[in-house]
Amino acid sequence: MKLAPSILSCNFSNVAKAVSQVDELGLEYLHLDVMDGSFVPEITFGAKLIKDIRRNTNITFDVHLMVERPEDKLDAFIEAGSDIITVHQESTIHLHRVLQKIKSAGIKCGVSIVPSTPVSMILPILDMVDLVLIMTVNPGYGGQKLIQSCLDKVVELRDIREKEDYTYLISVDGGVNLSTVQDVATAGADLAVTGSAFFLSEDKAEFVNKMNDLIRKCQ
Ligand SMILES: O=C(CO)[C@@H](O)[C@H](O)COP(=O)(O)O
Ligand SMILES: [Co+2]
Repeated sequence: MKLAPSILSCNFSNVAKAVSQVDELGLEYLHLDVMDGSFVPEITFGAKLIKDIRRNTNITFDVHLMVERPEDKLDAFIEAGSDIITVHQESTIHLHRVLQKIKSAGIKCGVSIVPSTPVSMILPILDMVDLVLIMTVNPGYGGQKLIQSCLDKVVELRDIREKEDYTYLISVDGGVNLSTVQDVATAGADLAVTGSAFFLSEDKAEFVNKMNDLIRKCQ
């Protein structure tokens, strides 16, 4: 299981520094939480920021769109240099069309579900996604507590992937820290987003080493 730090909890007055901290640790993924103040209460940043930081790094940009009607906003995020764009099942009635559009731009596509949405709601599109993002908190804020029962969805998604020969990665987002990372790894996630636990760590290299040690012990 790999770690994907989210810049949501970094100091927004120095985003460039946060990106280079993740880059310098040799991590493969950077998670970018886009919030529109409508699908979720908070507003974070848009495609302009993603485009600007794209110039400084080759790290995989894992863009998590928490926006209403993502179909109206996709072009800018495609153009900004996103590598993976994940949209919420709950944010659009045209989920299939949105995923098709991302794929046809040559970008990996992901689908996310909030804690109250069951896996059954995304069964019809699982054959076309590169990533499934399981929210283990209600989206909108960093620093919340992981909802354990959401990890059952990870197990469910692994079973479906094996049975149907699908290829998506399973990512877990929300409340992943030193106390919960083993539960996430044991459930079988391929990726774990870590926001506040990463950015609030004084020594980020030590934090990543500790997380990786814990992950290794349960794989
Ligand atoms: O999408 C979100 C929140 O809506 C996440 O990506 C958070 O950024 C994770 O933060 P922590 O729970 O790790 O603090
Ligand atoms: Co996120």
